[in-house]
Amino acid sequence: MELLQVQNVKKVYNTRLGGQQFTALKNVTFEIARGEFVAIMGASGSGKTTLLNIIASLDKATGGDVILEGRSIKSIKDRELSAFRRKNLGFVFQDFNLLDTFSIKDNILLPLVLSNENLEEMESRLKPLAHRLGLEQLLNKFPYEVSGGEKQRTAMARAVITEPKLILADEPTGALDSKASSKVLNLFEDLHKNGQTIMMVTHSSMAASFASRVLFIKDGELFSQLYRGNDNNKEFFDKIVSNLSVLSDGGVDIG
Ligand SMILES: Nc1ncnc2c1ncn2[C@@H]1O[C@H](COP(=O)(O)OP(=O)(O)OP(=O)(O)O)[C@@H](O)[C@H]1O
Repeated sequence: MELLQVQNVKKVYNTRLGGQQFTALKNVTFEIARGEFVAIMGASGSGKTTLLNIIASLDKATGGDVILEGRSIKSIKDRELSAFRRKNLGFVFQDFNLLDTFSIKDNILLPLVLSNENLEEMESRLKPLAHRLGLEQLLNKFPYEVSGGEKQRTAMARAVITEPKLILADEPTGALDSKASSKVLNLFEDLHKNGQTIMMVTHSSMAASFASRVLFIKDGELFSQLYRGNDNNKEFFDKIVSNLSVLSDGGVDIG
């Protein structure tokens, strides 16, 4: 069974003024298998963040359903949603979303603290993860004392420490320079090689070229998709760039 099933998802926003409606997602259907690394691309306003928020159960679809490991998100009661998210999902955002008054270590451990995990277990998970993400020397620092790339690696550690079924990343390299981006993307690739399922929204063809599949969204609909196959990053990058030009031309679906 697929890990994630997105079935006929529709989202209509009611705008505050004038009672007008805006359809941000029309009828989006796709699946993500366990262990896949999927990038979502599309022009600004095409509905990427809306889709991510619905999959994250941070927003509700107007129609359709999202099913994670056989469980419909619609069936989860509002009061259980934050525990559901904590247990199943890891989040990485463009602007890191770290707590400034918490050390790097405490930021990473926060989801485990919220889940009442015992200290010993927390420490045993932290050590190898901090090593893997190159954060060992930074654990006692605060977010304002580290670089953007280090902040994002902290956010990745926080996302991974709960061993989530799915990592959702929204423009994870959007605020980073190319060197820090490469490091973060190499770490995503490393997580993927270790079996982690990842869905990443990005504007960057370079970032998307690290994924195993890219879904292209246009005007709230799935337009096409590309599988990496045996391509290396450069070959996949070139295909992504040419597919994006088809997308902006409104050309044919190249599937
Ligand atoms: N709360 C809202 N109320 C009304 N319209 C909204 C709301 N949120 C988003 N939209 C509209 O829905 C569409 C999709 O927005 P969304 O943020 O999902 O796009 P996006 O592809 O993530 O864009 P970007 O790449 O610029 O972040 C846009 O036209 C946006 O203006």
